[in-house]
Amino acid sequence: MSKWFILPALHKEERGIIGQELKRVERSFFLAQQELLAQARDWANWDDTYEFVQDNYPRYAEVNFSPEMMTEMRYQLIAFFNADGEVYYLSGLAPDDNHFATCTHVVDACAWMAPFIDSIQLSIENNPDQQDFLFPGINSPAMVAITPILRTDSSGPSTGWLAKVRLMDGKWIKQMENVTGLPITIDRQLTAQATPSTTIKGDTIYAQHLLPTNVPAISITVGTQLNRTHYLASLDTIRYVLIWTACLMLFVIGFVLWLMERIILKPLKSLSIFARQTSGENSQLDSALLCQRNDEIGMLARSFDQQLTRQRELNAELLNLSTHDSLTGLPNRRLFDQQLKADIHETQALHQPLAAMMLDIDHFKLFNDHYGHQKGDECLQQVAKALQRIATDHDFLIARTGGEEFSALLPNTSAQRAEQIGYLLHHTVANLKLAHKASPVAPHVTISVGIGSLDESIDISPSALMSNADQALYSAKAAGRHQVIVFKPSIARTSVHTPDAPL
Ligand SMILES: Nc1nc2c(ncn2[C@@H]2O[C@H](COP(=O)(O)OP(=O)(O)OP(=O)(O)O)[C@@H](O)[C@H]2O)c(=O)[nH]1
Repeated sequence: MSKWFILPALHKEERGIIGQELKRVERSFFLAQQELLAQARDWANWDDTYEFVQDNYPRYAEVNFSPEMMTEMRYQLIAFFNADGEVYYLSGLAPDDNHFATCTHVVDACAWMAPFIDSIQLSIENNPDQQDFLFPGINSPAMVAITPILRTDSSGPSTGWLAKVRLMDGKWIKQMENVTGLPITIDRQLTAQATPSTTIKGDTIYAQHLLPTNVPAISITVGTQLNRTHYLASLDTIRYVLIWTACLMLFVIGFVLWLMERIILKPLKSLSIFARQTSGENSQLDSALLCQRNDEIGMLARSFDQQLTRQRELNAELLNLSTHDSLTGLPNRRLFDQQLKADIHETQALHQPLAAMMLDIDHFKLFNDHYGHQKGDECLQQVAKALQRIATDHDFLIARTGGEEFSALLPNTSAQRAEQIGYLLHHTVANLKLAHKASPVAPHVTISVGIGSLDESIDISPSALMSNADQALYSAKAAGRHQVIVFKPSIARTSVHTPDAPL
């Protein structure tokens, strides 16, 4: 992130700063040129100078020129030209040895001035309005100011030209550095050479700019530099902050993930396991933990738990409806058959006896005909209740397996004991004294009982056992009803007399 976003931004800012500083240096250069031009004008717009270039002031040179003045004013050369641009008077300090010389021609001690004079004369000739320019120089570049010579009040025709030259040497650069507070470099360069405006080398950033000279092929490069310590320190600080920010973000993300795992994912997993275990025993435990929560997951778990409880109740209700008789509440044939299979299997495995009974209300059709179907239902309920009481007391199963027919299953019960219980049931129903005026057997409701038994030594199927009980019941009916008969192989199907049915 720092490589792609922060470093380029910092570099841009750094370049902007050094660019501003370089402009400050260039403004100082410009001011220095303006100052030199002002000093040239000061001399050129002076009646003494006006008279001097017209040969009317012979002592002008004597009173105005001295090596001290040249040194103090940092003038390398002061040149006077007549109105035709020809040299009138020269005063200068030789760049090599600071030798002071005054001449009227560019010869001898003033020969070094030739390049300057040529440039000045060229400027006067070709571009008289240009009053200052930079000169690439020989050892050092120089700035040149040229101004026409006029009277002090600027009246009268120009009688010539005054030029002042100041070297931009080491001393001058030092002075500029003091003014700007910046390190400054000056160099000459062919204009054709492309120079990068800013470069970075180690802890320093450099910037430079080309300034045109009066020689089109040569420019002066002015440059400055800044220490990057501040920038590098900022960079270190940013890196430090970035690393800590990244660490903090990682910590926060980790913490949030941990919280999500604890608050959302883990409970959702538990809820999912709880949902999958709805039929298992552990579901109660899981739901208890989840239901204690006060958040949305807790609400979801409670709602799920309530639905599950309701579903279990409905299932139990459905199971009860599918395995019990709705009129009497006794187990129905489906449950009886299931229990019969299970008991036979267990009996044979444990080598125990098993007895089965079939009980049928005598002449129940006549009862219905006489008392009505509603009373018939009530009769069935009372008989069933009495039978169930005995079954509960003696721990065996009794079921309503037909309209007015009941069946009992007595595990680990011998035929003899089953017969005793058969009689008990038989008497119990008779003792209810439920009036049955239409019965030819008795004035009250009676039942016939047929018993089939399974000896431990006999391998028998459920249907065979119930068939034996049925045949015994059939025998009881045939024998006049209201009696108990235990199946014996010798029992044969006998016809049953029913008053309404033809014999
Ligand atoms: N009220 C009432 N009657 C029923 C119900 N289920 C069957 N019944 C009646 O029970 C009677 C059975 O008659 P049958 O099969 O001829 O037997 P029965 O009249 O009892 O004569 P035996 O069994 O030979 O003594 C029929 O009239 C059925 O309508 C019931 O749920 N309620």
